Amino acid sequence: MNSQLTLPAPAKLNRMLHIVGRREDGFHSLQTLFQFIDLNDHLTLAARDDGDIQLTQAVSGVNHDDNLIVRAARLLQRHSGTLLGATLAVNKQLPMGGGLGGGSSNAATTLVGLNHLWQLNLSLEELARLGLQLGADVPVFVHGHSAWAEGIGEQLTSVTLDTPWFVIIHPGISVSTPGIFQDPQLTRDSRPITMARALQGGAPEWRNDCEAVVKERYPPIAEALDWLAQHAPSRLTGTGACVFAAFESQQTAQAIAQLASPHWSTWVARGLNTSPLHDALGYL
Ligand SMILES: C[C@](O)(CO)[C@H](O)COP(=O)(O)OP(=O)(O)OC[C@H]1O[C@@H](n2ccc(N)nc2=O)[C@H](O)[C@@H]1O
Ligand SMILES: Nc1ncnc2c1ncn2[C@@H]1O[C@H](COP(=O)(O)OP(=O)(O)OP(=O)(O)O)[C@@H](O)[C@H]1O
Repeated sequence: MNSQLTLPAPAKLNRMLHIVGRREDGFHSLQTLFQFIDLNDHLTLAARDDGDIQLTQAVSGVNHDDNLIVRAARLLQRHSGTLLGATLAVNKQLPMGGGLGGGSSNAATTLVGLNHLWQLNLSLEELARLGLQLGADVPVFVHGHSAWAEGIGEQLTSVTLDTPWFVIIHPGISVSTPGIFQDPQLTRDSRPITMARALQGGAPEWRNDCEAVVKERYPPIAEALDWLAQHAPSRLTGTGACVFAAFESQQTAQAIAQLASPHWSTWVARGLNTSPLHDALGYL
């Protein structure tokens, strides 16, 4: 058996995001299109015999035991009853609180990677169900394919989306996801649409219902959205802070990225229909 694996934990974009209701537990019912991009954190996972779970480097601002990587490993250990442990390391590239799902993706890579390393043979469905306990965005990263999502983001149907080159801008601030979902001004009553309708309309009709509240509360995000909108339709991912726009060629996307303010972090990344994690492990 392989005793060490290095695996990607990709970012996601919400190409559109509608909020169609609020459940009794306070969580919001969404309709969203998830797509992966080729921007990744990398995790190294090694099995150990003593049952310990150890993350070797700290992620700044996150306690060891609160780190979603450690929580995912412990959850899988408890669920499976394995006596094995793991030494884990992460090379972080994705901004935290950026709406790119970095923490959730780290958790998903831990679940899928340790399932391999510990030879547990759990299905992706079972791992996604487990992952949902850690965050609403974890299941899509376990699922590994572009998806139309409903519920709180866990009811997933695979779709194939266009794969443009994106310019992604992080305006250097962190957004509190609970803060946005608790805002009284948030639009929570978008009319549910069918998946076919969402796909038929395509990018020109896509929007993110969090955008108005986020722009109001975080002026630097409004500034980044307005700047990018001069070049192509621009949108927020998740609850921000990142904003993005799609371009047909890498060259055009790079030319626009070069014009962006040096005060922002700016990336050019390709849209993907399968997760680099699943490609690496030969799934799908
Ligand atoms: C906005 C999205 O990024 C879209 O992909 C996700 O739905 C957020 O997913 P996430 O970061 O994994 O969020 P979680 O850690 O599950 O939830 C953070 C907080 O956001 C709120 N929350 C989250 C998801 C959801 N569908 N409704 C909510 O109201 C809840 O207050 C929750 O306590
Ligand atoms: N391994 C991890 N990487 C990043 N954040 C983590 C990790 N473990 C715990 N966290 C916590 O999770 C929070 C959200 O991180 P994440 O990078 O997933 O935000 P996000 O991109 O806004 O996600 P989403 O789009 O799912 O809302 C962080 O602010 C941090 O406190």
